[in-house]
Amino acid sequence: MTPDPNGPRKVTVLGAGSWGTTFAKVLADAAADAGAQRTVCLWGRDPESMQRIAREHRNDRYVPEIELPETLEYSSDLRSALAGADLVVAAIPAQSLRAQLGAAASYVEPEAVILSLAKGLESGTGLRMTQVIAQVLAEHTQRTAEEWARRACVLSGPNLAMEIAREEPTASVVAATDHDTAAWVARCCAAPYFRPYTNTDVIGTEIGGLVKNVIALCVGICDGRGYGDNSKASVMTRGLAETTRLALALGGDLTTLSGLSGMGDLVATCSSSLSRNHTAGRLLGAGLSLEQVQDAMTQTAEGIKSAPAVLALARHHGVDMPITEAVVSVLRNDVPVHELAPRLLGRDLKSEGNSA
Ligand SMILES: NC(=O)C1=CN([C@@H]2O[C@H](COP(=O)(O)OP(=O)(O)OC[C@H]3O[C@@H](n4cnc5c(N)ncnc54)[C@H](O)[C@@H]3O)[C@@H](O)[C@H]2O)C=CC1
Ligand SMILES: O=C(CO)COP(=O)(O)O
Repeated sequence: MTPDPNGPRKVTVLGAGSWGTTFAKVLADAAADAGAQRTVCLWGRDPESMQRIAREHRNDRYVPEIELPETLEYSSDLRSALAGADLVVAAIPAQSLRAQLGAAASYVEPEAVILSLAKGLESGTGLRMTQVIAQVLAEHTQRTAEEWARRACVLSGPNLAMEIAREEPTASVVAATDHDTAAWVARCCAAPYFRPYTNTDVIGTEIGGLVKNVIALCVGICDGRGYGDNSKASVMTRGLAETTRLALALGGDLTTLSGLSGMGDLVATCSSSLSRNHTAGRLLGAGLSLEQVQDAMTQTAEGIKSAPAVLALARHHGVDMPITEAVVSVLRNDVPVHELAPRLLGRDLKSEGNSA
């Protein structure tokens, strides 16, 4: 695989929600900063919204206060958006990625590298997003799933979209099985306010990003119940421990989980009122039903759908995840939210894994 050493000629971002729109701005700012001749195209499924964003250089629904770079191009047509794109960025929520990428797959260039921004696990299959990407593209193109897996990368880290859109300094991680591919992608999204590091641990990077959403739901529930900082720090720390156990069981590296895409993302998401997962948890903790919470949310809280899939994956691999299990019990309405506390940290003290 030999990506153009000057970086991609065209990058297309699929999904014009808060992260897709913000990341398109990062890419355009990065290209301007590097003086690179590069087209950055933001694709969204709704033609009217995309025309409005193109006219106003603003995505009013998702990042309202931000003026988008003049150089960004916009499209709601998959064929033209993907034509010539040597980097395709998937910024579509986890449970919709398979269907949407399936619709796009025949227009994806055979030499393209695919970068996943989503932090979720697919319900039903328990697949990570890079696995879904490889599987779907192999179904629709001449390349095998193994070949696409080498071209599928993930970007993850403490990356609350609104803060990045405001150009607040932020670091992130691009992971690909091939280091040169990760570095190629990282170079093209390095903006003055956005610093991507590289990693070859795709599994650990994805697991860190998606499980922290479940832990953030739990920390949000603690907030909604009015618990203080001891409770939240305990859940975050033990949450990182169970995330790490799962990542290691799947083949991830310990160091990834103590880095930006593990602890870094967990701290940002669990501490921030900007986090949709934290917000959804807080509403649950305050006594709203799951249906009421879902009605109140205008953006994606991935942890709600991913939590049962994470638990199933953990059980399949014999990994103990008591916090995830407790969150799933609340989401399924098996346990009322006021009975959550004893379940969070209440494992058998004689059991293995009782060291801090
Ligand atoms: N917003 C953030 O701060 C961050 C989000 N992420 C992850 O990025 C992913 C996307 O999240 P957001 O952009 O924040 O979500 P969002 O809720 O702001 O927007 C989702 C976007 O995807 C579109 N969409 C939904 N289903 C679709 C489909 N089938 N086809 C095409 N478009 C579809 C929606 O119309 C919307 O534009 C999630 O997995 C999230 O966990 C990761 C890091 C930061
Ligand atoms: O992933 C994120 C920050 O890194 C965004 O978290 P939320 O999806 O909970 O808003």
